[in-house]
Amino acid sequence: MSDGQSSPSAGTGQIVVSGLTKQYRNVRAVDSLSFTVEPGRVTGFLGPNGAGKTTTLRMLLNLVTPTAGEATIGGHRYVDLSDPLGSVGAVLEASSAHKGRTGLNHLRVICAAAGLPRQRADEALALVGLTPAARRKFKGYSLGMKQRLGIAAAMLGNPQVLILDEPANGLDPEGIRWMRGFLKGLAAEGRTVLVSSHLLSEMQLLADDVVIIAAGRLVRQGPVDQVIASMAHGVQVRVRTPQAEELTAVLRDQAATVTRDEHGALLITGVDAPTVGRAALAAKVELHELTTERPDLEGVFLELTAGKADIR
Ligand SMILES: Nc1ncnc2c1ncn2[C@@H]1O[C@H](COP(=O)(O)OP(=O)(O)OP(=O)(O)O)[C@@H](O)[C@H]1O
Repeated sequence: MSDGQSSPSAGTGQIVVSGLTKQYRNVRAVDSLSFTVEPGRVTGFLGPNGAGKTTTLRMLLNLVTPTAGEATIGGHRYVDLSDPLGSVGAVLEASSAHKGRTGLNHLRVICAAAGLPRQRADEALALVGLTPAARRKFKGYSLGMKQRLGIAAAMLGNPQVLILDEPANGLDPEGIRWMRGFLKGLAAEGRTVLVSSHLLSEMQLLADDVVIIAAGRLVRQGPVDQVIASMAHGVQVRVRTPQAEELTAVLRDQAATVTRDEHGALLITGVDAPTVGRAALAAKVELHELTTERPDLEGVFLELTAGKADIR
């Protein structure tokens, strides 16, 4: 894909991973992995421990050489981008900086090294809400402030693409809420935002799309809603009753599917909770619990990655 410019830039910012493979001595960390990440959306990159997320992100950024396959950003390999800092911002681990340096000076040093105007440091600090701490020393920063500083550094070149490895790690609820708003805002500006995370409930709130991998391979990719809806069981009603057999018989007459979980609760699909409640009332069945359970990303993730060994 060409962006129409003579020197390669991140163009639209679409990320294409194609047949990407990384073989370490004994471990195939990433195995023929292919997926795409679209601009204007937040994409969650999910997988159990050791699934190959960090290795994939490092290959995207030319920090690890693939054994096979290719990853491109706006149609170009990272190594070929003419202005990598202005194309792709990345935070792969919690920010580290010279302990005695202030946050502002840390960013100014990066600006100087990268040939960026000095005021970008102030602008990037303001962007992540760190202006009040600009002149405080890095060693006094909280983990949340360090995360913000890392993001500020990634934003110095005003990149089209942002790649973050576990950005919510160690953040408090307010920090996570801030991160969510910030990343959604970047996507709304048309940027590409790729975020790996273990926090599935947070990902359900944050991500538009997900890429789920396990044992180095793609398990599922697509819009979060579609991935959740694609799972077999869909919405189910959970009921606890001392008259399980009676209720089961009544519900099966209504074409509902009824199974039991390991605690003896009935799991019912095919009818909604009001229908179950009315059927129970009519049959004089006593209910101790009646709840509607909607599949969430966590449930889908666990189902999709079940049995895929995380220690390889
Ligand atoms: N430099 C390396 N040398 C050998 N094996 C490695 C190296 N880096 C990663 N691995 C192995 O590759 C596999 C994938 O690791 P990776 O860190 O990419 O997974 P991850 O999905 O980021 O995991 P986590 O969620 O635990 O951070 C693991 O089995 C890991 O031990």
